[in-house]
Amino acid sequence: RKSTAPARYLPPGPRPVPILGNVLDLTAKELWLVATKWAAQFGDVVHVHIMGQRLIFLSSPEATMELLDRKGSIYSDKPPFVMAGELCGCDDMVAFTRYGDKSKRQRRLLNQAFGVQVIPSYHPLIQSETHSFIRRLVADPSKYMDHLRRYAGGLTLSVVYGYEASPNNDKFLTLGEESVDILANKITSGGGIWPVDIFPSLKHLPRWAPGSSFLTKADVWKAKMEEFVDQPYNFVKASLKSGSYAPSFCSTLLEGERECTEQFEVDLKNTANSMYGASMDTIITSFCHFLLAMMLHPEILEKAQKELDSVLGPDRLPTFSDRPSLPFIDAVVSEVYRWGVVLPMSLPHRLMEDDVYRGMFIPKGSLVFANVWAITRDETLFPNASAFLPERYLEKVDPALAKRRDPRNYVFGFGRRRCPGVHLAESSVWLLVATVLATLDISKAKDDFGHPIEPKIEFNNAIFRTPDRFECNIHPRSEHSLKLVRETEGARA
Ligand code: HEM
Repeated sequence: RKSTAPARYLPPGPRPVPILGNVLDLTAKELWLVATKWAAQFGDVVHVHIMGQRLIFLSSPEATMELLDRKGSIYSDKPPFVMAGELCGCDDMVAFTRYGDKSKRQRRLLNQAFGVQVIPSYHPLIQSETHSFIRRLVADPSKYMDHLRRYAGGLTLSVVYGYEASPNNDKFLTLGEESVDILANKITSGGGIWPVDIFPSLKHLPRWAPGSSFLTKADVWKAKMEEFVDQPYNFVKASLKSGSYAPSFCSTLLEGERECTEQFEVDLKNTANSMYGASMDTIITSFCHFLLAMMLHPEILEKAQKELDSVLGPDRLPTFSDRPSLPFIDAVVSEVYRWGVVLPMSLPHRLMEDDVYRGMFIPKGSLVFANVWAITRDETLFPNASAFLPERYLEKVDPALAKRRDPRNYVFGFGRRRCPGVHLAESSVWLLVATVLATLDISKAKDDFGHPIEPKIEFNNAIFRTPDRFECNIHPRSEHSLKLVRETEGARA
């Protein structure tokens, strides 16, 4: 007897080869460009598979919002990684945590400490870290990447643990760098999928067996990751005991907890630790795109500086209370988020139950990627989308369209996994941009003959759209602005 149930069609996509599926399609360096071509060819919901693992790419605001936001109760899981999770001990990192009780407990802690209403309590810290960054940048502009890493790491350590990093060779900054390097360039390089993720029984290999070297590596990496979970946390506990501490994410939550159970402590220290890795590359990449945009568009730099000068006058640096009076700076920041797109494929969400969307069948276990690159390049939403045009946000449009055009609704992710650091990131990036524009000029570097060097921009990271280091000329706008920068010395809040 023929079934009367409707046929279940998977979303369209490029033709796979037998068994391997679309493996070769997925090896592209900038996968988001390939996924955007698929969207043009097959539509805003595309299906591919690698050896049976189904991947779904969503390339429109409608599809991402309907599935990842509105149906968040089934679209918020994370894939189970045997190597990264079980063997390297990243199971408890927020971005890897499977959807359920643990992820909800972690999320609650994050909302308590990083909710929009709490952020002003971090403003003095953000301000003093921003000023230290500008001083270091003025002292040695060629090392802007090192200063940026120091800024992002130092800010996270102080906000999360109340720890003030020392100027040179700080032990926690070094440990943080080592852990982020292990996570990004070793454990999750190449998408984080190891043979043991496809054949989990490999984890039972004896250590002497050929092909088991990944187990020994996992032991070493796990030990380093654990050191970075425990040591800064032990620092907070010891400071609380001594009574001398700077308020932080950890101290606030430890003090607010009536009964500090073992589970609470495990949740707290892993949630705290997750923020270091999550904030480093994202903040650094956002700032690199800002530098690049200013270097390529001197007219926008000048317009932004004019706005700042008219609001601040000659004798002070921007503060958060100036933000409502600086609409063009806000527009520059919005355009940095859209034009740069730090995570162009966001991070994958795993579907927990079979679903049907616009007649297309999306099976349980699919990994769903939001193609944020395609959305932020949509010409109907962002005319002349490849150009850096902050003015596009100053145009008066109805609130529904303004919401669809706000890049913040896409670049920080979706639904129940949306970036919990969004308000901290927003404040930190805004003050960096405003302070740099108020005090420094940015232009193309010059060769020995004084000709501008055209930057060659390459993106070699599979997950973050971080430009490779480029030459750039950064110097104080005037003697007076240099004096303002120097006066911030010793003014730590
Ligand atoms: C401009 C800076 C930033 C950008 C563009 C950004 C973007 C993102 C994106 C796209 C995701 C994935 C969301 C999803 O799966 O739907 C994410 C996750 C996350 N972000 Fe951010 N982020 C930034 C800064 C930060 C900062 C400063 C922190 C912490 C202090 C942070 C903490 C996290 C955490 C813990 C997650 C994992 C959330 C989860 O899986 O539940 N991020 N971020």
